[in-house]
Amino acid sequence: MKAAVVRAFGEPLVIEERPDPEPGPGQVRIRVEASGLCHTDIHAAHGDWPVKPTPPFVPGHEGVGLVEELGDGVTHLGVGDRVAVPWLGKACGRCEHCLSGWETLCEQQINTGYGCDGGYAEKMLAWADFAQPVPEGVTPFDAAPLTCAGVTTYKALKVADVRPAQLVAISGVGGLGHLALQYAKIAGATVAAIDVTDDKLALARELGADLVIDARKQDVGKELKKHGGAHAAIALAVNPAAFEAASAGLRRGGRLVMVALPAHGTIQVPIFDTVLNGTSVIGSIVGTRQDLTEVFQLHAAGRTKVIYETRPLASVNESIDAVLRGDIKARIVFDLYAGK
Ligand SMILES: NC(=O)c1ccc[n+]([C@@H]2O[C@H](COP(=O)([O-])OP(=O)(O)OC[C@H]3O[C@@H](n4cnc5c(N)ncnc54)[C@H](O)[C@@H]3O)[C@@H](O)[C@H]2O)c1
Ligand SMILES: [Zn+2]
Ligand SMILES: [Zn+2]
Repeated sequence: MKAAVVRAFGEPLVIEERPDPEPGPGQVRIRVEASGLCHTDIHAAHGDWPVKPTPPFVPGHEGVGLVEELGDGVTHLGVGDRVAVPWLGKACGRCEHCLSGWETLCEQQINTGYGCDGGYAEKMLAWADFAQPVPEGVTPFDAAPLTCAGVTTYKALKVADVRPAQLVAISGVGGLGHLALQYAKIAGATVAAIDVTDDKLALARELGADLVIDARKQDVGKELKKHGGAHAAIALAVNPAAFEAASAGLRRGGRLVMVALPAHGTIQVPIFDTVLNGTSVIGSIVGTRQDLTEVFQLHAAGRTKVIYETRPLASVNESIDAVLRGDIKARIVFDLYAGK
């Protein structure tokens, strides 16, 4: 099988021929059909974060494909089932977080494409209990971005506790943001979308944003305050200044939900204003298996639209550059059958 491999941080990925991986107990092997490029994969390949993966590794946590071999003990999946393999590759199932519905906080978790090989490959392994069945009517190319961009922003909107008639700011209308905007609309909110490229601002309008703010030309905080301030701001842009800008636009009692993970940066939380205004800052990391089930259900019911362009895996390095330039449709999805 072919796989795109990070051999050293910051170096171009290398397309390698590798033997098919053998599923261990509780695992399945998947023939990958589609695999999304999340900005997290770029952070992984650059070694951006304090806890680093160990090269060589195969990134990718939006892999979707068909089960082709079952490891010992796997009974609830069958050969030919379509599944998606999210960032939460495995959690312990026994700790206080797992037992209280917060498996995303499990300290024993293994992350796909980071702590084990991921979806930038023709074949991959997954722990069967965390391989999410993809319902009928959801194509592999739609399912791929939903597997991280979708579930992460769906969860962030839950964490933000968004209610109808509230104003929600979506900062960054990329892979995550274009879905966040739709979940905010589904929740009944008025949506302000913020970005710095013309294409993304146009996309935000197409997807039904009520207010579109160009952070290159407009003061984000002031624009949001003109509308009373945001009840919640979801920070999805890979830029600490964008976090501060969105935070400046919160109304009293408002919540800043931090989701993007720029390599460096801190934001200032002024004590006096935070206390007087009763604002909060909350981190949100991906979503649970149940969140992903709900994301797929919404999509199967025709309530969300995934915007993507497909490319062959061989284009992985150009594709990463295009994401960094902001020069893509909302998501790139690798087509693992391209050229077959
Ligand atoms: N917390 C989590 O669970 C989680 C999950 C997935 C991804 N992430 C992180 O979220 C971030 C976004 O991922 P993505 O795949 O959507 O990236 P992306 O590159 O597709 O989207 C980022 C968007 O932000 C816009 N942007 C850049 N500067 C801006 C600014 N100053 N103001 C407003 N918008 C601006 C870009 O134009 C782009 O549209 C990454 O850091 C990724 O690692 C976090
Ligand atoms: Zn991701
Ligand atoms: Zn656990």
